[in-house]
Amino acid sequence: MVKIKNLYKKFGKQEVLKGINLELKKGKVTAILGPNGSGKTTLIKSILGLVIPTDGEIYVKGENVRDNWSYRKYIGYMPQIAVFPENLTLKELINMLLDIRKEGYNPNIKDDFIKHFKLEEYMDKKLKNLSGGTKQKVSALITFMFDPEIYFLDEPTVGLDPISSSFLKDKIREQAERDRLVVLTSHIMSEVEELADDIVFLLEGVIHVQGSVKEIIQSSGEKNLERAIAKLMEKKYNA
Ligand SMILES: Nc1ncnc2c1ncn2[C@@H]1O[C@H](COP(=O)(O)OP(=O)(O)OP(=O)(O)O)[C@@H](O)[C@H]1O
Repeated sequence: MVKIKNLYKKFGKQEVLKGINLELKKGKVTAILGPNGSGKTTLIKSILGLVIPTDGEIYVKGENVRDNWSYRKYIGYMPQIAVFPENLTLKELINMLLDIRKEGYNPNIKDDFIKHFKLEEYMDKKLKNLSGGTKQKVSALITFMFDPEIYFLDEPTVGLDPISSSFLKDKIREQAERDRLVVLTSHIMSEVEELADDIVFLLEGVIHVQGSVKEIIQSSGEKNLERAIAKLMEKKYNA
């Protein structure tokens, strides 16, 4: 579904991605992990075309994304911090997006998210006046309601209360069962253990470890993913 070949990204003199080769398959949740600043968001943004790679190729559904915008219709992206046109109401935002993007719109999914996130009461409120958690719910709503084939979710549950977080996690898992491709980042290892099939662990711009959650825990000899990943990080920093 997504193939990355020898991807490099430099910001000025800083090399953030140093030769990433990666294939992301549908029907799975893949978590991209790594310490702060290891390049997770840069990798995701490169696939989305929001960051232009210094070198390398990215293919989405077999098409090279270079100078090609059409592949974006397959993708839903939930950024780490969503920025909305702040003077619009939630209702206006939804209508504006429906004007811009028709592909995949599923009113049942929209209604389901509005109901479970209790967003009805915010429909006539300006986006700038919403709380951080409510903005996060809006961000999830407008990602999922277009029923994309490929999801990129950058720390999707940050700021959500337990009920909303559980609902969103169920929806994320559901997408993999529906043969969608889901890529997420998170610093909450218990959540990754619950959600992800596969892990890609970035360190200093390269893929340091890759495998299923089970394989990574087993090979570390630790009892859970948090300890396994902590061990990987400690090993590297103490080397
Ligand atoms: N537009 C940019 N211009 C300059 N440097 C950037 C830019 N975007 C990212 N960087 C740098 O690239 C490095 C990787 O950042 P990135 O946001 O990809 O990390 P991350 O792994 O997602 O981190 P976190 O876990 O903190 O979200 C950081 O050192 C960051 O400062």
